[in-house]
Amino acid sequence: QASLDVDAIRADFPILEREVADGRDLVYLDNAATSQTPDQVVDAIADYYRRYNSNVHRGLHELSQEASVAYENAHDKLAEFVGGEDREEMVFTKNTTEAENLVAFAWGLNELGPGDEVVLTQMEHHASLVTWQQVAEKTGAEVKYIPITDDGYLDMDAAEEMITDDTEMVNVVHVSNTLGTVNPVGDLADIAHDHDAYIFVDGAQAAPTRPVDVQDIDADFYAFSGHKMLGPTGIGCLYGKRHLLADLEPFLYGGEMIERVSYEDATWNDPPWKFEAGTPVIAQGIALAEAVDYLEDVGMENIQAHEEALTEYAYDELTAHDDVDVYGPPGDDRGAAVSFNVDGVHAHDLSSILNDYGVAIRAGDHCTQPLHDTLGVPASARASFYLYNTREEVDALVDAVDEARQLFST
Ligand SMILES: Cc1ncc(COP(=O)(O)O)c(CN[C@@H](CS)C(=O)O)c1O
Repeated sequence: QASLDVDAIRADFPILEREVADGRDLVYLDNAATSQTPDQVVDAIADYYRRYNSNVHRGLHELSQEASVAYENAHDKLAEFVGGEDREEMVFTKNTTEAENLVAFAWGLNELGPGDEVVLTQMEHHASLVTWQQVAEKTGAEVKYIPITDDGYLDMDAAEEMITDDTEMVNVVHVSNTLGTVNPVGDLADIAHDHDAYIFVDGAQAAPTRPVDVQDIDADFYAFSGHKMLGPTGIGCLYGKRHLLADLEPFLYGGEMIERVSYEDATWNDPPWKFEAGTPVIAQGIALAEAVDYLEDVGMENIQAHEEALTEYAYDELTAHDDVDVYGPPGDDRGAAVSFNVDGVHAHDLSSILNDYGVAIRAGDHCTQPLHDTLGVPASARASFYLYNTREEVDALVDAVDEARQLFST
């Protein structure tokens, strides 16, 4: 049972008091796309720029010292947030997409070749799916996809068969942004490691919404985005096991990521700085650390329980109508994304009508086009919930869907 004070939380998000669509209360249900930002995080960004803005990595003046310490400490905090040990296991990127590209190009391009296999799942986001496709094409490796079952779970029997001694990397989404499926990433890590393959877990929809422990999972790499967990855009996080980041070639080259440069060659800085070329995401890193404090004050278990209750309620209310198809596992066994279609109403039309009632959801393929092909639908509408949403907002969603139903049935 969740124990979080939604009203107190909502008071930290002025945007939630906005009116849209000619005076309608905003009902923001597009959290899988990006979350809203509490005053505490906005204030942290403003405070940095107002009080100690400076370039980092140990300039000799006080501002640089303050900014460097705050930025470096943010790495420790984000590492610990997902169960890592310290800054040497936490690289700040631009977003989850860049984290995927970093490993796929810095490791995959150098290590993969003909005969090697990368095993993904049918529910992967384009951030990993397209990236590994490209690296496989450039290296002659092969990409395989673990199928999903009819009720939206990963087919684990197929996973056991498909991950073999030819597998070099398994990339799996922890919580699907389209189906809401929560994948058994620990079991998949065991299977991958039994075949001496690495596992990269895409945690973009998991780290913001539930307790994550990368050591318990035994993930080799784990990626997530700041903007989905109350943080600013422009920062992502790549957790990597210490020894893997130490051995990994850099992804981007330039200042800060070097140790010594001559006209002939260069040597590299230690992780994570080896992977943070140029002036890094200083304000974003400091603000994301503030977002972690906010989330941990509320409690990740409380956030998960709150979301699961809202998700189950929304699932039950939507599927009470025979003309609604919700994709993915049952309402009591999923993450906080609910993708659905209403017979006779295209997802884009539905989203636009819901907007007229103040309800903000997403419509389209949610960067999972192959998954939509597998589902046999061109698009879906998606409602996604977070710690500041309420049952009344689910009611507003369901009522607006009913308005659309009426509109399209006449
Ligand atoms: C599972 C998963 N994996 C990777 C990403 C990419 O995150 P970025 O911060 O955009 O790089 C996302 C972001 N999904 C958004 C934008 S498509 C959605 O509306 O579902 C995701 O959900």
